Amino acid sequence: MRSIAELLGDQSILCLSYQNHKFMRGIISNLFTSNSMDSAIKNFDELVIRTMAEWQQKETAVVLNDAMKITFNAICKMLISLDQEEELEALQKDVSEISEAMVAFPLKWPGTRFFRGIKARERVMKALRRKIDMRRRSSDYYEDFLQSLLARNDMQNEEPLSDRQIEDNILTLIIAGQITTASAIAWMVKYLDENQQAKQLELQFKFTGNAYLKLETLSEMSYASKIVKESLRMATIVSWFPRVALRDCQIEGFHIKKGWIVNVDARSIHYDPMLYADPFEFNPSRFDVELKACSFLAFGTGGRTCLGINLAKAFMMVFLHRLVTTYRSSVDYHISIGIRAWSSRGMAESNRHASIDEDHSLEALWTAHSGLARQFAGFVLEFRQSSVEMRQEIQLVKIGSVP
Ligand code: HEM
Repeated sequence: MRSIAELLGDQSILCLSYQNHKFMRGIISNLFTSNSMDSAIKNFDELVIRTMAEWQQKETAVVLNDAMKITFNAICKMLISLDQEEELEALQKDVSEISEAMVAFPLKWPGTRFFRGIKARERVMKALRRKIDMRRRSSDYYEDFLQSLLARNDMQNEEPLSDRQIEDNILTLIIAGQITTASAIAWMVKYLDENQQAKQLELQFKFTGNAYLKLETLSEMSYASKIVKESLRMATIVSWFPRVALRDCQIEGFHIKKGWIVNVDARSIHYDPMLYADPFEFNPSRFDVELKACSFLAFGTGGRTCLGINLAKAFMMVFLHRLVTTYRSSVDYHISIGIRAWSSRGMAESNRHASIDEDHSLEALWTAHSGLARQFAGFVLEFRQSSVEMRQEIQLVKIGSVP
């Protein structure tokens, strides 16, 4: 966590706890109004249309790369009204250095990935500080998150935010929103092609025409929303999230001690046949019926549920809509089975661990605890390795133009 705080800043919502987290969460969630969502969706839609038009001139395009760029640009526009190509490119380069440093060994020596991430953070902070100073000097009005945060400080009865709080959380929102949404889009394109769902979608989407999409229109696309959910289930972009037990407790007969780290393994839950029949099958219609509580964890759950949940889903639906209505696509993918092999191995590990824990004696708990710590360390290494592999494999999702 210390290394994340060095990269995102100790005021980042991801690094705050208790009241400080609650306070920052309240402020950030208020920024996602229906107006800000609609203009972000329109902007994203424009970018998607432009990108897909460029695809017509290309032999192949890597979906992940384009999705990263589009998502990045749309999020930066929504947060800080950044739309100058040069500035966007420089910022995107720094942000990817920071993202890479987040999964690197935290060694602060010149030349290491972590060190490069720290340097990139310094540049991003400097750029954001310049932007804030400029806004304070100018009387121009911008409709973006930064403006709302600055305006909040002029209000009486509101606890003001420091510039550091604003900067750390703008950076956090870019990092939390870009890779996740872009990867989810690339996986969705792969699943769609594998499963020939596009044909059905074409029928459903015919009516919308060329008008830019809005939240309201998207909310009427129920089948598309199920495709998005099913893609998120299968891809499980954030595979697991750790929690620290704040007090001794018992879950399903397992004693959890205060201070223990409990890892929620979302991937295993998403592939549990007791919750999802034929879990390896891409079947959007499984969402026709209501799910058991806590069985869909693509965006986490509880007090730290993803704040960009609606935006991410909307972006995915816009991409899906444009893909099937304006572009006849042929996905030339070449994905190995590495990811599935990894996820089923993960499940086997957790099932085995559950059966060891039948004995609740202190000794057994200690053995399980130290075993868990070892397993966790191995898991972190495996996760770092597999996230790199997943990135490499997903790079192979390409679009080839169809005559
Ligand atoms: C498909 C895309 C996305 C996925 C799969 C995703 C997934 C998640 C998950 C699982 C968490 C919870 C982690 C935990 O419980 O510890 C989370 C938290 C968060 N996400 Fe997302 N996310 C996505 C897109 C976005 C977007 C677009 C934004 C904003 C622009 C965003 C902002 C955040 C923030 C700020 C948090 C921290 C919430 C807190 O700590 O209270 N996410 N995300």
